[in-house]
Order: sequence, then structure tokens, then C-alpha cells
Amino acid sequence: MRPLAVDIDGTLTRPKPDRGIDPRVFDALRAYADEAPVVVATGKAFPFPVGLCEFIDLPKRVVAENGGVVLCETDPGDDPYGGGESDGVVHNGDRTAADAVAAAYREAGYDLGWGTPDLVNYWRETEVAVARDRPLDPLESLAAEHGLEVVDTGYAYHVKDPAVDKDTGLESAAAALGYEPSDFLAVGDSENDAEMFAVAGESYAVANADEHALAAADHVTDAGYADGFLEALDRATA
Ligand SMILES: O=C(O)COP(=O)(O)O
Ligand SMILES: [Mg+2]
Repeated sequence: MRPLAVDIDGTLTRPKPDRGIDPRVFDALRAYADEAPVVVATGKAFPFPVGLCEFIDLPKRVVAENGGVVLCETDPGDDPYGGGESDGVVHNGDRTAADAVAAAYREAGYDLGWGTPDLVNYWRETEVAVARDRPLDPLESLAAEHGLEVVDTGYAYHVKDPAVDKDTGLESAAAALGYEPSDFLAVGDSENDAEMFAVAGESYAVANADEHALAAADHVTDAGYADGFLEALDRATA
């Protein structure tokens, strides 16, 4: 069975406007992890995928912030309360340029749209996320001025380094586990999964995926969201 790299929002979640994870995926991920490594690859800040692994009781193998922050336990250890072995937390870049974009965006009269406290960005270390109901054009212009890009995941705009993507993170996670990215099965739903799809050996876009993910994926599931994820596992392991 291939190791698995899986996105969170739009892939493990219930159909929009619900953002909650479909609980059926917890057991599916655990069962998969009994057979092959599972890497959770997301645009969310580091604590969210770590928390997901913690609460499902999966080894902490995560690509966060679209590749900006990576942790891959090689040996999860026997201690249920931690103690896994890893090469530590890897950072691909820092937040300096994204913070400058956020400051200029605020100066132009816009806020990031998350309220107070802003828990979307609180733990973010290499990029900044902006709510999708905020104006995109000025954000894109300011990002370009700072050598950054804006990626729309369908859940947030991410102001990020164009050189860092989920494939960057998957490369280090795969190396830590003794695999190549091309060994992986990847499942996702949006623009921020396209690079990961390109390096994975087999990729599935769920039916609700955006045009970028659909174009980059080897396969598209009939079902959307978590149903699509479960379908992808069935089809890939049949
Ligand atoms: O953080 C987001 O905007 C999307 O997260 P995802 O990569 O898990 O879909
Ligand atoms: Mg997603």
C-alpha cells in the first residue's frame, strides 16, 4: 500500500458550508496508518494537523502552512503521551515578507478578517492567511510587490512564498520516512494541493475540487468531500 498524503479542508470535511471533519475519516485514517505511513498535508497552521494526529492517535507526520512547517515522526514510540522520534520541526522560510504584506493591507484600510484573537494566524510561522470575504485584488498586488503569491484554498487566501508548497513539505516528510514523494498516494481538493499531486505517484481530487486540483490530479472521485476521500482510499487500495 502506498503511503498517504492527505489534505484536510474540503477533503476530510463535510460539504460546505460545514467545515467540520466527517468523523468517519478518523477510523479510516487509523486503519490506513496501520498499513502505511499517513502524512497530513494542509494549509492550516502547525497546531491544527498536530492536534488532528493527537486526537486520532496517529504518528505526528504533518505538512503545515502549505509546506512552510513540517514534522515527521519516524518512530512514534510506545508512549501514548508522546516521545516520538523525529528530526525536529522543519521551517521552510519565515513570516517576514507576509507580515509586511499584511501591514500594508491594513494600512490600505483592510483587515485580515478573522476577528480577535486571530487564531488563524496566531501560530502561523511562514505565511499569513486572509479571509475570503476580504478584497483579493489589493492583496494580490501587495503580495506581488513583496515577491509573494496569494493562493485560494476555498477556505482562505494564503499569502505565501511561491517557492514553498505542499510538495516541498512532502519531500522532507518522505525522506524522513525512507520514501520518495512518487511513492505516495495524495488526496486533496484545491489549488494548494496541485504541486503535491504533481510529485505524488497517484493522486485523487475529490469531486468538489477546484479547477487547479482537478487538472493536476490523476483521478477524480465521483463523491465530494469526505465521501470522496473514502472513495479514493477504496479505489486506490482495491
Ligand atoms: O488552510 C486552508 O485554507 C486550507 O487547508 P487545507 O490545505 O487543509 O485544505
Ligand atoms: Mg483543502
